[in-house]
Amino acid sequence: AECASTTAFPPRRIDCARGPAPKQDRSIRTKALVLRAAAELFAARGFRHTSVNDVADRVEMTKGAVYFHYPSKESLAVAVVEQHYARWPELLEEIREQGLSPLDTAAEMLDRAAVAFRDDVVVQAGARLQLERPEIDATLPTPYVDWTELLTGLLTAARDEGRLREGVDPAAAARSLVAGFFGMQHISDVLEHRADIVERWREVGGLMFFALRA
Ligand SMILES: CCC[C@@H]1OCC(CO)=C1C(=O)O
Repeated sequence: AECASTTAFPPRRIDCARGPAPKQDRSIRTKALVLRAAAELFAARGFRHTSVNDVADRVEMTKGAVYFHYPSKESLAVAVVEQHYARWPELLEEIREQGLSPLDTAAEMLDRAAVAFRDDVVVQAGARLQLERPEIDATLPTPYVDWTELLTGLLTAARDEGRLREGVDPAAAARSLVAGFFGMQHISDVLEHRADIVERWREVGGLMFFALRA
């Protein structure tokens, strides 16, 4: 079947069966490589001490080639932070397949997030860029609100099925979990480059969920 290409302009007719034309495929792969290199540099050195030249050197491309995909260092930062947040709905989908209770889903989400903060450079870079927001002249996603909303929904469902401790307000509990996790991952990062984050979360999250369970 014929179909319009999704990213070329003007739209080129391509055969869907063959999938995106190799050129488009290459462009998507290159864009992903550039973003990963930027995440590695932002995570290691931060926004201020990373240049587009550094990113270009890391992927052995010219600065112009990088600018073709990302017009500025700020647009790289926005893309990295957006990809940081894109991880969580993906994770939730994965966990939902386990059919856990809402409260256990919340606990599993945060346990897996701790692992992601330890192992995933895009997650690490997004967290660092959010701390450096005042230095970045771009509109970054508002931090913390997505997690707060996600956990409020799960804790409300837990309350409705009688699994949340009597008297606990789901929204307040969600804000407390976000504060607890954020502080915990920051302390782990500063003291141990997050090497001990899973153990630290087991401590902090363990106490919080002990307090939350009916
Ligand atoms: C789950 C706690 C919140 C989470 O921790 C680091 C960070 C980066 O800003 C977060 C966020 O913005 O959601």
